[in-house]
Parts: sequence; structure tokens; C-alpha cells
Amino acid sequence: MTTASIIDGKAFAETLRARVADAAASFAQQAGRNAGLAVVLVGEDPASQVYVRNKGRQTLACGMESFEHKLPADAPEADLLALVEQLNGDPAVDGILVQLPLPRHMDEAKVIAALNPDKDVDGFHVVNVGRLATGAPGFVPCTPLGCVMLLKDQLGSLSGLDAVVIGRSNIVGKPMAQLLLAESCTVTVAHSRTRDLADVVRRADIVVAAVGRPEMVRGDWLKPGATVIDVGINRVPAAEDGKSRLVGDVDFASASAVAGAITPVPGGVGPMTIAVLLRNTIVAAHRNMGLALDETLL
Ligand SMILES: Nc1nc(=O)c2c([nH]1)NC[C@@H]1CN(c3ccc(C(=O)N[C@@H](CCC(=O)O)C(=O)O)cc3)C=[N+]21
Repeated sequence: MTTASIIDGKAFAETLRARVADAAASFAQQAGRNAGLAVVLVGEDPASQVYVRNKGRQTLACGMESFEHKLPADAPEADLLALVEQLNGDPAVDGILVQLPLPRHMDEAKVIAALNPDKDVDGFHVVNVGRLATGAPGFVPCTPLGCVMLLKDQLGSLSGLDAVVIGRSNIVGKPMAQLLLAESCTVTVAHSRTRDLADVVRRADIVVAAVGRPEMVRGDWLKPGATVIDVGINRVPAAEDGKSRLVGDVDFASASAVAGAITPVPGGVGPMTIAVLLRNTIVAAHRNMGLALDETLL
């Protein structure tokens, strides 16, 4: 039995952030201001607060401005829509991220629809979804784009490979399938109703697990040598000390004995998500100001 190479998303994210920082410095010189990312957080979910703090810190570290807006959990939806409108019109704001999930009394689709698609650095607006589906330039959701970057770094061309995406969310599964199709993979999207999931997964050269079920994908589901991208971030109670630990949607111990390469959790896809957000923001800044940028370097 072989041991898979570990795909170091944390290290790759660092190199991407260094390229973003170069582009941000060049932008600032030409525009006479730093590029800016606005992050909106509604409510006090502790995990969301940690993510938002990390995003803000890394935005500043790349030489961009970070604008954080916090609304109380019981804020009226109209207040959030008014804030989005204000950020759409603010020339210092190049990218806007509204942290999801929103409180239940808010309509996520309505809030996303209110974003200026050209500032929608999450790529969630239907205009960007349509652009991705038709191959037009737009913004691509950060997590799937980060996964494709890791795959191309690992494998070179993905053309002709069999890819199975497990999960069909708007945020990961569906855009992931579109990106793999654009890379000329043969793409299968599996989900909770898929019959004989293990047999479907066993055909794949590339497996992307994005279901939110801790350690669901096991080594004996994999074709030997397959490349495995684990999007899951599940906090589970640790056996002994009452603390918790992070695990993915893949059972790392058994999968890494069969796979050719695999992303760890933590340290795999998660760090890429934030780095791609910064990448999308500096791309938005250049596009919206009509400044040239070689996006292939990012
Ligand atoms: N509009 C919107 N866009 C998002 O991109 C978005 C969102 N809402 N809501 C919440 C999720 C979650 N998310 C993560 C980003 C980085 C890590 C990350 O860096 N994870 C580290 C571990 C972090 C830890 O230790 O908890 C890792 O996997 O190595 C995780 C999760 C972005 N999200």
C-alpha cells in the first residue's frame, strides 16, 4: 500500500497571497488608493466571527483596505439591503462579501441579488453564476476556484479525467462541477440520493467531497492513485479531553493509504478559500477601474 502525497493548501495559499500583494501594490500606485474589501457580518456566530477576523487580517497583510460591518442578529432585512446599496455605491469598496448563513428572517437570495455583480467577489450573484456556466468573465466562488488551483498544480492538465463531485450546493458543488467541465473533465455530480455512491466514486480520477458529513468518504471507495480534494470542515468532539477537533468529509487515515494525493483538514482547502477571496478582490479592483492586470498570474 502506498501513501498519498499531501496537498499543502496552506503553503499554496501563501504563495497566492504573495502574488495578490504584488498586484495590490501595483494597483495602489496606479489608482492612488488601496483596493478595498467590505465584509458584512450579521449576528454573533462565534465561528463566523473567527472567519471574518481572519479575512480582515489577511486583507490588510496583502496591502488592501478592510471594511468590516456588523449588524445585530435581529436587524431588519431592510437595514442589510440599505448597507449593500451603500457599499455598491462606495468607490473605495472594490469587493463585497456578505457572510453566510444569514439569520432565518432574512432572504439570502434577495440580499445576494442586491449586490453589484461586479463587486460580488464571492461569485454568488445569478449574473456570475450565469457567466461561469457560459464561460464569460465574471467572479467564481472562492472555495471551488481554490480547489481547481490545487488540482492543476498537482496534476497539470485535467483534460479527459473522470471527476466526481459529492455535493450539489450553490456555493461549492455546482460551481465546482462547472469549473471541472471547463477544464474538460468528465463530471459526475453525486448527492444524498445517489445510488451506489461508493461505486460512482470508485470510477473517479478526481474526487471532490463537499457534503458536510464527517469522514464519510473512505479509502475503499477510491480508485488507487485518485486525487482527493476534501472541502468538508466539520468540528467533532475529540475522544478524550472533551475538546473538539476538525475533520473533513473524507476519512483521511484510510483514504491516504489508497489515494495518489489528498488535501488535509485543516490546512487544505480552507486557507485557499480566503486567499482566492483576496485574489478576486484585486481582480475586481483592476477591472472596475479599467486598469490592466495579467489575471493568469493570479
Ligand atoms: N459569503 C461567504 N463566503 C465565504 O467564503 C464563507 C461564508 N460566507 N461563510 C462561512 C464560510 C466558511 N469559510 C471558511 C474560510 C476559511 C476557512 C479556513 O481557513 N479553515 C482552516 C481552519 C480554520 C479553523 O481552525 O477553524 C483550515 O481548513 O485549515 C474555513 C472556512 C468561508 N465561508
